[in-house]
Amino acid sequence: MTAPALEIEGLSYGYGRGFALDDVSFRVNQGEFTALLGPNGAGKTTLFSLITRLFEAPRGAIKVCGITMRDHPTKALARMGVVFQQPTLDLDLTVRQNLHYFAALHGIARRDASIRIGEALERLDMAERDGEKVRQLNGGHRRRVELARALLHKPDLLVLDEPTVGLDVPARRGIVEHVHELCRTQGMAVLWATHLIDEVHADDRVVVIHKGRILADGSVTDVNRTNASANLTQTFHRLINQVAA
Ligand SMILES: Nc1ncnc2c1ncn2[C@@H]1O[C@H](COP(=O)(O)OP(=O)(O)OP(=O)(O)O)[C@@H](O)[C@H]1O
Repeated sequence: MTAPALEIEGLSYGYGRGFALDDVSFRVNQGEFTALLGPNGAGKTTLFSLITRLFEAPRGAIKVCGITMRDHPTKALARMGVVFQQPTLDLDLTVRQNLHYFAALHGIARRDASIRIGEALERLDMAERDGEKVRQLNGGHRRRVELARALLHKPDLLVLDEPTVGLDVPARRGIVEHVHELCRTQGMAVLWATHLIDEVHADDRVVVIHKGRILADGSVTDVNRTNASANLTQTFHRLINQVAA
C-alpha cells in the first residue's frame, strides 16, 4: 500500500503559555487536494513551520511519503515543495535566475534545470517573462514564479501557506485553479492553508482548524452532512461558533 503524502500524528506546539497546536492529527493522501481551513490565529502557520521544519515539534510525528521527519529530515523535505506565506524571491534577479539558483540548491544539473524551468514557466503562462527582474512583476506573477520554483525538484507533496494573500481576485482565482489542476492532471498531493472558504472546491478534502484543534476532517460533502449544513460556509461558521460558545 502506498504511504500517504503527509501524515500528522498527535502534533502539539506552544510558544509559551497554552497550545498553538493541540494534539493535531490528519493526513493528505496521494493525489488529493486538502484545504486546511481556519480563521486568523487558528494555528495554520505554526503547523507549516513544523511541517517544513523551521521548528521542531516536541510532541507528535510528521511523515512525508512514509519518511519520518524527525529521523530523516533531509529525505522528507526533498519530497516536498513549499510556498510560504511571505514571498521569498530575490527581487533583483530575473525569473530564470531565481529558478536556476533554487535548482542548483537542489543539486539539479544546469541543462536539466533549464528544461524543467522552461516547462514550468510554460505551464504557468510565464515563459515570456523569464528574463524580467522579479521586481517588475505584479503579485500574481510573483506567486506563479514561486509555484514554479516549488515544483522544480518534482515533489510528491506541495504545501502552501495562504498563497493568495494580497492578490486581487483574478490573480487569486488563477493560482487556486492552477494548483487544483496540478492535483488533477499530475497526481500531486496538496496541502493548501487558507481562511477563504471560496478557495475550497466541492470535491476537495477539508480539514477545519480553530484554536489549534482540528474540528472537522473529510470530503466537503461528508463534513457538510455531519454538520447538517447546506454548504461549507454554514459548516465553517457552525464549527467556529461552537468553540466560541
Ligand atoms: N512567534 C510567536 N510567538 C507567540 N505566539 C505566537 C507566535 N506565532 C504565532 N503565535 C500564536 O499562535 C497562535 C497560532 O498562530 P498562527 O500564526 O499559527 O495562526 P494562523 O492560522 O496561521 O493565523 P493567520 O491566518 O493569522 O496567519 C495564535 O494565537 C498566535 O497569536
